[in-house]
Amino acid sequence: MQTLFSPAGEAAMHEALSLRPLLALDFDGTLAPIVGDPSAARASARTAEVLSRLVRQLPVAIVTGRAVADVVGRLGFNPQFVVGNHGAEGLPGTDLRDLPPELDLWRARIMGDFRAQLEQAGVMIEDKGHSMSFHYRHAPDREAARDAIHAAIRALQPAPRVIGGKCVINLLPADAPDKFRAVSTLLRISACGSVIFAGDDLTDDVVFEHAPAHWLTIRVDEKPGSRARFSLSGQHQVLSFLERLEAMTATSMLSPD
Ligand SMILES: O=P(O)(O)OC[C@H]1O[C@H](O[C@H]2O[C@H](CO)[C@@H](O)[C@H](O)[C@H]2O)[C@H](O)[C@@H](O)[C@@H]1O
Repeated sequence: MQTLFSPAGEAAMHEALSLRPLLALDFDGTLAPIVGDPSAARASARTAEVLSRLVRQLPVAIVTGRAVADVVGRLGFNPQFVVGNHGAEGLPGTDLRDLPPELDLWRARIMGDFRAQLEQAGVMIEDKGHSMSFHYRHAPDREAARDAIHAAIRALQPAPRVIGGKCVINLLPADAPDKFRAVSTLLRISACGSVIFAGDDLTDDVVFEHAPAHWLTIRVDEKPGSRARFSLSGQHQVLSFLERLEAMTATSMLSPD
């Protein structure tokens, strides 16, 4: 994996733009910096300004672990697509109100039998309709908090798919679409020729792992062993990446050669 701000990264951006790409972006840790309180996360005004111009050049999708209704007010611009719950919510053709029945069973079990232990361990439960997240960023003992979360997960029927993250453990129905499936579906719907995808977290790895070679995949925060083609050194570089992309759209998309 090499840095996007390199000759190879520039060439890859030109190549991707010549194919009329879908620009698909993760939210937390990519468009918005990681903050201690999930309800305080926002894309910066400058990021929103660049993206509100880019949506006129390219289809833009937000593909986030958050619920759709939660993320839309944090963006500051209107993308063509918003898919939430790690790919499980909001794909065109699905109904936002169709909630998976497993969540009712899990919610009842967790709130009935595990809520007190989880709260005592400093775990914050985020119920997102199509998935649940257990945050342990502020737990006094993170290992004890993770143990409490895994004890609760082991009691759930049917067994959920478990995705880790930044001080968070997420539960989804085993057959829920993941971010790769979501991005692939949006690519087909938007009739684009490629994808530019940026993400920073374990929930984004499935895209890096399965992306065809012509997709431009970017890991925000370098991670050894990541299957992304390029990296940014942190969320602070995302605005520069978007500005560079905007500057290149004028030429690259007009001259595919
Ligand atoms: O796929 P993403 O858009 O990256 O969403 C992943 C999770 O992001 C949020 O949690 C993370 O960000 C919070 C705010 O910076 C931070 O406080 C927390 O520790 C992180 O795990 C969100 O709350 C989750 O629902 C998402 O699944």
